[in-house]
Amino acid sequence: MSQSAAAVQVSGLRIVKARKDILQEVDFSIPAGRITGLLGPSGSGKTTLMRTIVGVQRITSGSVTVLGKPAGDPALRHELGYVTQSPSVYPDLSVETNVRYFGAMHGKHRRDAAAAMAAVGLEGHARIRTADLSGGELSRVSLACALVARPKLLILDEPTVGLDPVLRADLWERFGAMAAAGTTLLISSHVMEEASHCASLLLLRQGRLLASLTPAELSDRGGSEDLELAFLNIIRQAEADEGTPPSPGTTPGLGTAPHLGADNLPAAGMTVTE
Ligand SMILES: Nc1ncnc2c1ncn2[C@@H]1O[C@H](COP(=O)(O)OP(=O)(O)OP(=O)(O)O)[C@@H](O)[C@H]1O
Repeated sequence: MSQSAAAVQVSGLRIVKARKDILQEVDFSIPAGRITGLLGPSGSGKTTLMRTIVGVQRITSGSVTVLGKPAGDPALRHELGYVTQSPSVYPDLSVETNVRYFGAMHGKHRRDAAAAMAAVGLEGHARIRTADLSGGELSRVSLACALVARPKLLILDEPTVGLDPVLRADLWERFGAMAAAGTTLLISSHVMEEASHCASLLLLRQGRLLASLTPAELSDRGGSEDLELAFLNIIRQAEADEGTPPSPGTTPGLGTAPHLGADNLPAAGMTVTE
């Protein structure tokens, strides 16, 4: 696949859960070999969209094509990695055993596990039980467990949440290196300053795609160099156009609650849900 080809193509996507429209009229494509940021207020549908691309969310209507195949196609299992908001690792096992276990599911070996641990800066922690790690280290183990399969498409749900600024900067550098090596990354975040690390951005609001644009275009369209303010301005403009009063849920940046439940199952144990 060339650098300009789309890794993901979404057309007319609609997801209904419990008779409620969670996503509607969503159309976009994700370029291969780049970092795409998925941004939106809490509850806007980011996790649902990621789960749809991963193939564990039932589609009501529309189409989602991933690396040339329909989302959920079994052939994609070895091609994509998904890291949920909460680390999905075995607490009683060491870092290395966890990474080797997930690697073995994809036919990978000890050296692949070593490379994945090194890619997230955990080479010195191989023998430590994951239960004894700090929160930041634990989320990097989860990332290593996805990386060990060497996925072409890596989907990360708020990977930098709860990390200190140094670790955050370090991870974004690593994501940049992965993209430079040809991996396609889709990364959700509610920290707008992180949008500047992305080649392209998808802005979600209330289950609809508000915009698909570059960080520079976001800044232009939102009338501010401050991307958080620019996004807020775009949301307020959309609300003004619709004649709806601003709601607390339209404030990006703060208060995104972690997900509990099915989202946090290890990838191998995931099932498709309504
Ligand atoms: N099974 C369900 N039944 C009904 N509503 C649901 C269900 N699952 C999710 N929702 C609703 O769908 C909306 C989108 O949820 P989603 O988790 O995709 O949002 P999000 O943007 O990832 O939020 P956050 O940033 O807080 O993680 C929310 O309003 C949520 O309450």
